Amino acid sequence: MKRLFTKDMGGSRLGELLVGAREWCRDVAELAKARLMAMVLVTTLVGFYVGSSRPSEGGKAWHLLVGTALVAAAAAGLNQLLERDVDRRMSRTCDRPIAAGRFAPRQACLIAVFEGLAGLFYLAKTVGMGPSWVAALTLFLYVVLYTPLKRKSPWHTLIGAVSGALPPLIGYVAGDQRDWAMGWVLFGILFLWQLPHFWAIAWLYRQEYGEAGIRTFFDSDRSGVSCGWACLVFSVLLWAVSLVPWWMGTVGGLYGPGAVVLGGFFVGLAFRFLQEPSRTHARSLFLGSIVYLPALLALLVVGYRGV
Ligand code: HEM
Ligand SMILES: CC(C)=CCC/C(C)=C/CC/C(C)=C/COP(=O)(O)OP(=O)(O)O
Repeated sequence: MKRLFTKDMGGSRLGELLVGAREWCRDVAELAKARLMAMVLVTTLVGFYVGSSRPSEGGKAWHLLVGTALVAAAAAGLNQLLERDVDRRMSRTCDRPIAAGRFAPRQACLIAVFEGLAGLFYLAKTVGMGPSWVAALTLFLYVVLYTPLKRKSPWHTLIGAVSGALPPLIGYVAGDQRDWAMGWVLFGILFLWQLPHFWAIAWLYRQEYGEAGIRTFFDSDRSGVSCGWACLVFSVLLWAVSLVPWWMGTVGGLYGPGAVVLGGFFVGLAFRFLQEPSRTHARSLFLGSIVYLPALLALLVVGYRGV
């Protein structure tokens, strides 16, 4: 089966078509930043779950996922369109479809605008005006403010973190909004989580970012100590906020002990990075962030008692 999809098909027309189709699908997924989107959709669903008394009713969750996925794909596509020259200058991003010239800017722009409008209308029609407005705000913050600001000010990260923390609220307002405190706790968790998540990468790629013209607070932090402190402070804050639902009694079960352990693990990674700011420790902090978030959200969903 695998051989069907290889390039050495010896001139078979079908083989060429299959290889082309597979590469096109890979580019479409990359244009939509599929892995990032998957996590964004998880956070949206969790927001919906805590904000809705009947989350499984009427297929609303599916409509929410489809609409949000379309808007998130539009956000990723427009971001890559606006950053194609920057993406071309970094090894991490130079093979992205627009930067590498496999998608014409005009074609990518049409696809992204279509996805954005379709997603916002779809959300408005099937889920409600509230989620559609919050999704529009997320798109606006990401594309119109965050993306251009990356080349102008290191504060871009905070704007990006607001837009990255809004998807749980898209989900939350799609429900009957029964638990505002939990909606904001989710926003807080997402906001705080993104800072060590990104700053670990920003330090790791600081030279590439600098050469590409992207500003971060740690451009000239060769020692890594400032970045280490910033990651430690925000991971401790994240730890504290993650315990609020347990303290409020909204989430029970294994959530409390689990959040203590997971938070301790994440703070431990930040502390190790501060003690010895190496590439290995920065990478572990980033990878730890990717493990921490879904694990915490899974515990939260399982232990959620509602109000
Ligand atoms: C200020 C906000 C954020 C910034 C600047 C940021 C930046 C980045 C960067 C640069 C990478 C690539 C790392 C690499 O290539 O080694 C990455 C990976 C990732 N991010 Fe974020 N991120 C942010 C927010 C988020 C949010 C809100 C989510 C989802 C809830 C998320 C989920 C992920 C995931 C799953 C990956 C790994 C998959 C991949 O490499 O595509 N990030 N992030
Ligand atoms: C519904 C909707 C619009 C969802 C999208 C949610 C959202 C804005 C998530 C992204 C968060 C973020 C700032 C990622 C970094 O992008 P980057 O451009 O800095 O990453 P890069 O360096 O890999 O390009």
